[in-house]
Amino acid sequence: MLHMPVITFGETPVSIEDIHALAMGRAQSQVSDDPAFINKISAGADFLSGVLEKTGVLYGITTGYGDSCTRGVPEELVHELPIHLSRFHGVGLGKNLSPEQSRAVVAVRLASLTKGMSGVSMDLMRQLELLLEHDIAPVIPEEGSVGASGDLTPLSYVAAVLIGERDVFYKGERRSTKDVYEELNIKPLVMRPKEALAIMNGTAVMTAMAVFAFQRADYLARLCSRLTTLTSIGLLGNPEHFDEVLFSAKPHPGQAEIAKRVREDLDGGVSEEPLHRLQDRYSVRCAPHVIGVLQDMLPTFRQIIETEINSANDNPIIDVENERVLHGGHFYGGHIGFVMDSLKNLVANLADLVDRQMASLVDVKFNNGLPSNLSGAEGERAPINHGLKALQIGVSAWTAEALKNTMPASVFSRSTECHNQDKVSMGTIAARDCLRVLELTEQAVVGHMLACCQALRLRVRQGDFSFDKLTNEVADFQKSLEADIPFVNEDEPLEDVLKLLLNRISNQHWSLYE
Ligand SMILES: N[C@@H](Cc1ccc(O)cc1)C(=O)O
Repeated sequence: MLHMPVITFGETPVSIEDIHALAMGRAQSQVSDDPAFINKISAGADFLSGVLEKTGVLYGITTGYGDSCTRGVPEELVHELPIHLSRFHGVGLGKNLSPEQSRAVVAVRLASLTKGMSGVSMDLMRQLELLLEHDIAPVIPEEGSVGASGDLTPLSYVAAVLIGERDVFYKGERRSTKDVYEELNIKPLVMRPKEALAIMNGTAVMTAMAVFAFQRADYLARLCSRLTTLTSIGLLGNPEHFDEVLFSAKPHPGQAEIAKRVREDLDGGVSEEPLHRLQDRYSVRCAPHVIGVLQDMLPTFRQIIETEINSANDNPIIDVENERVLHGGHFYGGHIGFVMDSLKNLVANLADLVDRQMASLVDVKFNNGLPSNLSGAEGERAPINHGLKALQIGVSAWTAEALKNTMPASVFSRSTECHNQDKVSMGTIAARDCLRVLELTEQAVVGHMLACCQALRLRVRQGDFSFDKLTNEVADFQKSLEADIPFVNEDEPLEDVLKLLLNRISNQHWSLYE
């Protein structure tokens, strides 16, 4: 706890890594207490109060919300309006976000509000800070957002928790916010007139999901590079496919980076036997061209996700300096929607890649002398043992489901809310799909990982290849796999091994190309 990095909101832009570390409990947070920052925030809140006093009319403060903006709200009811916004949006369904995802949502919303263009008070910022400090995670159902009036419904669960309503995850349990506040002596926030809108009218839920998706995809690109190495070794493939000059001829930087990873991995680990095939199948030969597309897009995706995190994605936006209230549509999650739709497509291609690599390894028609289904059983035990047959079928199923989930969400805009929201982003659905595709792809990857590990063991046993030919990095990786994965000899259920490997992926257990 003492040595955890501290992320200060309100001073410098926050990164994907900052939000991820906070969400995973690997960093602490604080809101800046720099007087200049406090003045900026207070100036916004004061400015809004001033406009209200002067004109008596402000969208979402003295009017209904969205299409109901033509309806005036009498002065004596103005203070109740934000509570109503949070309450009537309490219609979320589906699974709940994990506590980690919920923390990321709170952190992302906090980052956005620090721009000082949403007119919220320091009290609200401090209340969000308290949630992070005490690890109080609002229970947020993940369905019910069209991703363009912001994530109104899921974010209403954050607003509700700030004012002491609904439920939270606290110390591993789901509890009522009220109880937890009482226990910790936290006072519920009294929302100022625009504050529910400022919390809810934004893209924090899809953006928080995008943070996780980005991290997982980046790690999968590394893992798939390493597994391409193991596949090439397992098949006694041709290392020339990753040649430096070859890749300088078509110099997409991400693609070249993947080729470099595999090339350096293979250095010294190459069979001296004559090549059994001049050109390997595409799932090996073109692996840099598959993984490389993702690698090339990651910097663009990062830039978009981090711009969104550090933006005022709210409405209305206040321009204190010029004393204007600007009505717009910054809650529209089109950028995150596109990133998530694109990322899920690139990730599903990794599932397909490893599925094909595994298919080559298990099949005696393609694997250049390895046993059928990579079974380690020999002699009279061979006929009843089936090796990785079922696992390969599983990998096919996970891959098929990942590919099926790549349908873009953003093209399914629906006109809603009495045609006020007549074009919406569906970015939150895209983000949910992307996380599901990642989950399925990680499953396909652990299946293939098991196959690669087994293939290398079999090559050593057959005397086709010796361990000391591997580079240190690859040898350490293989050793670490061998510590987790039993040699597949007599048929045994492998489910627990797969789960262990999935867990390793989610903790980014192996350091890869860092
Ligand atoms: N996002 C809308 C506000 C809104 C809020 C709640 C709703 O239910 C509908 C619309 C806007 O800023 O224009």
